[in-house]
Amino acid sequence: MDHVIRVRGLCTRFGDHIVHEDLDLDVRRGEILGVVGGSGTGKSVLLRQIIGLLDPAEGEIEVLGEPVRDTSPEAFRRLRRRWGVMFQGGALFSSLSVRENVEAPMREQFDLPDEFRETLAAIKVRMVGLPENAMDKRPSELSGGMRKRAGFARAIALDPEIVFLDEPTAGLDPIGAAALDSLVAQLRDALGLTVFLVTHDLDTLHAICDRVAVLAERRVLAIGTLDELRAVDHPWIRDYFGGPRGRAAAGEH
Ligand SMILES: Nc1ncnc2c1ncn2[C@@H]1O[C@H](COP(=O)(O)OP(=O)(O)OP(=O)(O)O)[C@@H](O)[C@H]1O
Repeated sequence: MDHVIRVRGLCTRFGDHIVHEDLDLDVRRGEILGVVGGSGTGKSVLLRQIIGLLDPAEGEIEVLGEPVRDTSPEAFRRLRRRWGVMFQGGALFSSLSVRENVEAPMREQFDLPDEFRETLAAIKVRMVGLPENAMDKRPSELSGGMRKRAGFARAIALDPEIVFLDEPTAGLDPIGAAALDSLVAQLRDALGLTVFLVTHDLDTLHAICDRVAVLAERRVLAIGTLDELRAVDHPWIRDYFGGPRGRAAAGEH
């Protein structure tokens, strides 16, 4: 099995607050992995550790076969080009237009002629389904759904192999959320992406996730398809998937 993310023995502490303890995780190439768990179980922290923004107390993290920790700045820079990230809320630069936001990672990583960079940015913006006239708008002039799409366009700016999404559908109405889910699935299929997706959205899990990892008890308590998880006898997992919302998302009544 080809794993693009491999985490072993991860321990995370903030003072005497232990968030992760001996956490292991494997993410398969090409899958959309949903990462769920109660509030404060360390989903966002795990994401930040995998992309090297936060150093865990202990553990090994490999992305695309390369270590994320204890590596040279140059090797890390090369590795970082191979993933894209969409933080909660899109996290766009508010003073820049959509075009400039999408161009930002290109400017940072490559020395491209302006015209070439503009063409590439226009392609990315079109790929995420934003209209042409959104290009020169600032994030504050866009709807929540459009901002997320712009954030997605920036995440795929450098043709990444992996995309990390932190609660992409949070704050969207159900129609906008479903449209964003379809976009994630379409782009995964078209670009062969692997998607690491932190979410609370049960509909997203059902609509697009190949597997789901459940964070509980300071580790990945269970990982598998939704059918596999429904068979796990653990109180949080039972309540989450078998509660009214979980059953509704599964199309049961
Ligand atoms: N920089 C930090 N310093 C101290 N504690 C932190 C820091 N970052 C996160 N934490 C703590 O780590 C825990 C996990 O945080 P994290 O944001 O990863 O949770 P989460 O699972 O993503 O939660 P939610 O679903 O509510 O977004 C929380 O208790 C949080 O307060």
